[in-house]
Amino acid sequence: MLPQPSLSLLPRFCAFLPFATMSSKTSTFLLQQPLNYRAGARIQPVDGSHSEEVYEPATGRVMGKFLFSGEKEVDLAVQSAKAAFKIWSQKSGMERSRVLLEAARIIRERREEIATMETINNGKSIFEARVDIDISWQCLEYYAGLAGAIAGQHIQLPGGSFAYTRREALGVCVGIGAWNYPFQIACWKSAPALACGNAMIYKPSPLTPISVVMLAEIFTQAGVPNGLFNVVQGGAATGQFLCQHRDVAKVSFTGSVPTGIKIMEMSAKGIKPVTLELGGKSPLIIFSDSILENAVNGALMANFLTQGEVCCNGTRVFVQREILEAFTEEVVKHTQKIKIGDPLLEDTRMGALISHPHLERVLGFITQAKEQGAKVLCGGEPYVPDDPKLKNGYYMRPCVLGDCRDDMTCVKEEIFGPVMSILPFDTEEEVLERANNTTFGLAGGVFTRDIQRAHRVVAALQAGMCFINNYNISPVELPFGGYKMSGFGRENGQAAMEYYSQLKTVCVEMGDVESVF
Ligand SMILES: NC(=O)C1=CN([C@@H]2O[C@H](COP(=O)(O)OP(=O)(O)OC[C@H]3O[C@@H](n4cnc5c(N)ncnc54)[C@H](O)[C@@H]3O)[C@@H](O)[C@H]2O)C=CC1
Ligand SMILES: C[N+](C)(C)CCCC(=O)O
Repeated sequence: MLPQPSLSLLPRFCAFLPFATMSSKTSTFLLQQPLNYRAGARIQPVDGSHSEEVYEPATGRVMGKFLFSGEKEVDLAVQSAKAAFKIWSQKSGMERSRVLLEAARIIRERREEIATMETINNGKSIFEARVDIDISWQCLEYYAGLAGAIAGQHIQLPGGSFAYTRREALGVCVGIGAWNYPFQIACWKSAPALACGNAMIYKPSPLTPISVVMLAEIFTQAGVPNGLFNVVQGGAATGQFLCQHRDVAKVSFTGSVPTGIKIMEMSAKGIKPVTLELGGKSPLIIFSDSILENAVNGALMANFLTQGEVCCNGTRVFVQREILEAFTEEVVKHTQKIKIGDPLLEDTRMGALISHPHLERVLGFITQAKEQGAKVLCGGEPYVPDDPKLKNGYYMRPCVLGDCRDDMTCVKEEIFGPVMSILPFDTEEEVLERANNTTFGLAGGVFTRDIQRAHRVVAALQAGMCFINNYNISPVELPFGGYKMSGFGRENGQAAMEYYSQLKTVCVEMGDVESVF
């Protein structure tokens, strides 16, 4: 058993201590600081249901324990956010912009340290974690730019009277995140929320509780009022206390469809607006006139980032029959070459999955696929790296499945792991029908050199985020979100500003009041 940090001995205030000081090597990090953040400082929650362990996916090692916050702690976080909201919402957009720009600058400065922590807690490669952190500071910069542009309308009425509209903040918003992009999801939610003048309480996934507290420290250092961005740790029960709190104005959730349904039900009781970023089973359609190399690279990007644990992945790869063989051969060749292993090494391109149960679940999908008649063309089994310290990590070889049919479980359900299913098709009409035959609608992609077909196909796809001749790139300027059961509301782009603000109309009389009575 590893030595556990004693929670009671931890200092109440230890902001700005560099996190990954001990070393940025796998198997060395120990959790030593509290992970709740309230009123500008790391704190131990005042109450909690129980403690849970935090694992390092690369080694299977326990890095420490933390307490799941209870109702009292949630209420204290809401009260502190309410107080900060009073100050922050009165600032001009330009004042908020300057603070967000400073936060973006600090993230850039601490990029390596944050990316390292993300890799240690999530298991993704350091190469990818750096990209995630870059997208995160870009998100803050983008919304800093929009903060000063928030404005209303002026509307003339008869007799010199007029009206104007004000775009106002909502109040205390709750963000609840998944474990696949811990820091980035927190930025995608907090940047537009804070730009619009809101306060936010963020609850990360209990599997990845660490990096978001660094974001909280950075916001404080950048100059947000204490309490404007608080972090509460926990699982479903803590999330419920947040969603049900009467002083919470909005909930923005990233996670699975079943939890999304519960969030919406809870929010309905308080008529709270929600943004839901849920799962997917997105189609990637490859026509025979595509540039093969680009299509193959697109399919790899659509399936294997973050060990395949990406909601918008294009996991149903429809390939036009004429090029099925050539495409399959190339995609398998490239998949077999993916370097798996210690996620903190520079040349690793696939690290460890998030947890042992999740790895088992993903492998279970592959077993089931074989039983249902799919052929494993490569990978699909656990991978044990040579390095002895990694032998209990949650690794697997990325998998390509051939001979797939639309009715197989691996083609219908979200696997959330490195598993690509290849499905042949003949005509555009047929593939569109099959591509849309799902309850999900997060993303979709098409590879073709026929410009008209490309636009016709994306227009017909029932999905919120579509790619032509690429996949899974994520500039923050682009609105992102789902159709159908993949959710609603949008993150990123100008669109997100509407989901974190409300419109007030002010009607102004310039003459005398003519009463009808
Ligand atoms: N559309 C998107 O942007 C993304 C969607 N996802 C989806 O998330 C799933 C994987 O993430 P998980 O963390 O396993 O999902 P999850 O739905 O189990 O948990 C997500 C978050 O909700 C919290 N939670 C769980 N039950 C709750 C409840 N009753 N009330 C309030 N909060 C609750 C969890 O603690 C966690 O923070 C996949 O299905 C994936 O598709 C993941 C990343 C991005
Ligand atoms: C960054 N990107 C586009 C690869 C994935 C973002 C959505 C998610 O959180 O899964």
